[in-house]
Amino acid sequence: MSQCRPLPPALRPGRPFLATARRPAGLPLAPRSQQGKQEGPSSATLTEAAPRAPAAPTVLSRKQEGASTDLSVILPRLKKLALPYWTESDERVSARWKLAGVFALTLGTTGVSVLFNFLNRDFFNALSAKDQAEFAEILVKFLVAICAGIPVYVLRDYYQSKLALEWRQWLTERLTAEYFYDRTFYQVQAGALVDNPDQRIAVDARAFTDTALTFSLTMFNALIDLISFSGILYSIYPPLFGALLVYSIGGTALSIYIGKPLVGLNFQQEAQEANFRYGLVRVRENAESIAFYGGEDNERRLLNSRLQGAVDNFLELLKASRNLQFFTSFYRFVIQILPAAVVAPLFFRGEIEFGVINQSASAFNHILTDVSLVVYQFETIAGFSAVVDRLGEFQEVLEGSRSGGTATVDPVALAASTDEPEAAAAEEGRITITDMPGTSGRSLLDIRDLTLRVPSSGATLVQDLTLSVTPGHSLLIMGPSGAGKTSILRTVAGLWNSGSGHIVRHGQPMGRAEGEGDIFFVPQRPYVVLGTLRDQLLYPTWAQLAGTQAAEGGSAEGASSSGDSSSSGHSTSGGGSGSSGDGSRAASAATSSSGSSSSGNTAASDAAAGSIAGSGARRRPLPSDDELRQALHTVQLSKLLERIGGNLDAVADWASTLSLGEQQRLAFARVLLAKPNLVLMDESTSALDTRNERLLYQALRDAGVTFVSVGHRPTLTQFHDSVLLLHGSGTGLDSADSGPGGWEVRPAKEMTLEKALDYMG
Ligand SMILES: Nc1ncnc2c1ncn2[C@@H]1O[C@H](COP(=O)(O)OP(=O)(O)OP(=O)(O)O)[C@@H](O)[C@H]1O
Repeated sequence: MSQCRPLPPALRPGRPFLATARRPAGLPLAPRSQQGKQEGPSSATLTEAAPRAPAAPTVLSRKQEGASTDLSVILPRLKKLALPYWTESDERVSARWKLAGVFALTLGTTGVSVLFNFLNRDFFNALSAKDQAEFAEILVKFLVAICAGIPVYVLRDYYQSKLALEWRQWLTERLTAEYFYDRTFYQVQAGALVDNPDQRIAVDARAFTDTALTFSLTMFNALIDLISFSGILYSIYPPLFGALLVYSIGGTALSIYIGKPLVGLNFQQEAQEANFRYGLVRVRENAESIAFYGGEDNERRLLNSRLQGAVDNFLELLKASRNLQFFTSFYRFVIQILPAAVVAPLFFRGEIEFGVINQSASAFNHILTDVSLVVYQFETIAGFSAVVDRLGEFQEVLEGSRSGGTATVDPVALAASTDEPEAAAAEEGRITITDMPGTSGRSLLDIRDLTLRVPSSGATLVQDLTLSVTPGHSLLIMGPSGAGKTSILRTVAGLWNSGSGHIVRHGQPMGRAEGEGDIFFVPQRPYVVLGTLRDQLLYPTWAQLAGTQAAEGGSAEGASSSGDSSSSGHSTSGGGSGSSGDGSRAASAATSSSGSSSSGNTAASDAAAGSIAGSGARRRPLPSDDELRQALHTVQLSKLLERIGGNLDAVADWASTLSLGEQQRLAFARVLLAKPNLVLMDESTSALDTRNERLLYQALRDAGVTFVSVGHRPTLTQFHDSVLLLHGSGTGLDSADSGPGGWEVRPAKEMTLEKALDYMG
């Protein structure tokens, strides 16, 4: 009799709604592995954007070894993740009001619970007194209370979920902004700084906001509940109240002890699931290569071993969860009969009415649940700690990699601060980049004393490279595999920071501002965006004007640099760069190039003037359809256009339908449309036949674009004016062994086919 519960379950007051109605689909509550499995990394995009970067970090970072259960780590991370939306965001005022509203509704739900507690008591009193009139009256009151109470619960749930959603959107956008800021995504990928960043952004951020909000309200609810029902229980029988407190505090301590391993296991489960899914994503992306290699058995084994990792960890998680459940179940059930057993003698002695037994049991259960929040929600808390840990770690990595990138020197500050800009800019042991918006027209790119080192081993790739690229004077970078050719392009793009030296880029960055940009980078495997053929052609110069999917397509070949007020006067100013041989090279190269410090100084002043005057960027008008078609024609892709009925807005999975050679031609079409002053290309014609290669280089020359190419083919020398030969660990053309990092610059016409073949080994 005392266990009779007439309330509908939804209106059971003060129940742990984390575990029941409060869980939106996909909210990864305990055990973590049962919900929203980790989304696979979108590292595909990153891999495509930076194909030469180290392999995606599917092998987990140090954190896989175990999550932090240290509160001194978790709590600051929690604070840093949780507070900004309510204190810094633009919508903080309205967010706070909404939060206050949800708290008010939660308060309302507690009021409804208390109301039902008393109605319940009267209900049983009327029953035991066989008072029909009273009983009928209570039933009516029940109905009215249900009608009034249900909306409070439903609206509380709705507004809470809505607020969590808004918070999630804000947090995700903030993380995404940090992820893309200054190409941090590349640093994260290249340095394998953190496992599965995509999963952290997509899944963990959602779990965090949802659980943080839900849990805050649960605690608030528990507190109010505790205050309300403590009064009721204490008024019925104070010793029962005291026993309950001792029981629940002891239970909380024990459950923390038993459940502690769940935090680390939940963390690992997240990572293992993400790893497994990433393995599947890789198969999808590399289907053709795997099929050619007949590598399906290998992939299956790899996937099975990743699945095994997830299964093994989940088994551990199940065991830890089982142990905790043994305890929590006993804890929950052993105490059930206590209130009735303790209060019944009072009833037998006639000191209390019958309904009070039920009331005390109800109040007792409320308080037990409130005080035992940690016991009942331990698995949820463990999952939440893992999410806070992963997300907090990610946030720290984003902040850390931001400060660790290549230093880009502000030319305005530079001009104001010194007469020797390069000397001032070149920090010891770092690579610095200065962007000069107001080019002097004498140089497009200056490289000074650039030394590149392999990050992992510290081995020298290139030593003290000094040269300039002047308008109309194109340079081919050659050298043995692994000599550092691509690394030079990465450095100019600001993607490589291991080494020292200084780079001055005279031009506006491509892809940073709509329709602007004078320096363009083309990777070996061009990034193919989602969307129409038009989107492919407009990327990245007019990406924001292109279809939305293309705009979402992310970053890639258009890389960095900065402003330029110069005209598009590309015509020659000759001025070959480079040097020869060892120690004297740098000096002679500097002299033979644009003259380092004086021009730098002038340019810095120009930069200052340009910036003061406003943007000196050269804005490119959006190409017409005719221009797009003409560009396709020039790069020999007219047939492709015909295949799709001449429709520039045709949508296809271009990455898999276009051959690599066609993709490379498409990349040239982008350059021809954007007409940058300078384009740096990494083996951009490697998949093309020599006829097409010649046509494309000729088209670049006709368009007045100066180019720097990395390539192996000896035939390339005929399209360039100079050749930069990197020796790698070998020797130069005529010189003796120059040691690691040696280089020399030769006029291209000296590089006969025979010599080039000799040199390439
Ligand atoms: N992020 C990185 N971490 C560690 N080492 C790297 C990284 N990126 C490149 N390397 C190493 O630096 C060296 C130079 O690489 P780079 O890609 O510049 O060579 P390359 O001359 O372009 O070679 P190839 O002709 O084969 O394309 C290689 O030994 C490569 O393994």
